[in-house]
Amino acid sequence: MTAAEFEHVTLRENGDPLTDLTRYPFECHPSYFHRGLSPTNAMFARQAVAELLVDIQRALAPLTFKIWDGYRPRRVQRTIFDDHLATLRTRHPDASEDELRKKAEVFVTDPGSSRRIPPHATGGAVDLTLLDAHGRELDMGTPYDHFGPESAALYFEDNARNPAVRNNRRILRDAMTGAGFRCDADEWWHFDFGNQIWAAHHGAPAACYGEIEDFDPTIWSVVKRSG
Ligand SMILES: C[C@@H](N)C(=O)N[C@H](C)C(=O)O
Ligand SMILES: [Zn+2]
Repeated sequence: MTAAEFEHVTLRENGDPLTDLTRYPFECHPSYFHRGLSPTNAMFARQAVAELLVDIQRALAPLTFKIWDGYRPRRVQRTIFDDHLATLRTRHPDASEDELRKKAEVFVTDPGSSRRIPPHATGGAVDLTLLDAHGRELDMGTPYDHFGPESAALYFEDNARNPAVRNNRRILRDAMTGAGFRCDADEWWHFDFGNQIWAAHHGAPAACYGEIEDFDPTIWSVVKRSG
């Protein structure tokens, strides 16, 4: 999300609740839990987001969604940012801390700013791909969270060496943006709905999803197991 400005956008929270994505007909693969960067494998998103995904998936049948991440509390955003920063520090030992933070922000929102709400902390952002009828991921040209130029949403439009990848990305992007999502320019897998970056992109007068701070999916999954 290189240089995107969105913190100025007015917020009118509409109270749409978070909903458990594992109760929907998607394949949920909580990537940050599996990589040890999140304490929980719970996966949530705003209800309207989940319902839109159901509609999109129905229209794309037999393709289905594989979801890697949805609601992400700011503390998990911090863990991911710090992890990425540490990788960059090793890769660029001569870079200043300022340069490293700028590099890191191309792919991971810096959670340190109190003015900027990380898009995933609103429950209005999802990271996902498409599976074919046999449950195999469509070839999107890079793995999830490949932090390089090839992950740019339009990379294979401009570099048409691989028309199959270009078409697969088109299918995902067109379906998501057709339903109102914003597609991230740097990350083919990241889509926003209802939050400030989405409102800035669409020129909407306000965003309807603000930060959700007091939701602890760790506690929630304990309740779910015993309930
Ligand atoms: C880290 C990556 N999966 C992601 O979600 N990036 C967005 C832009 C973010 O961190 O807000
Ligand atoms: Zn994302």
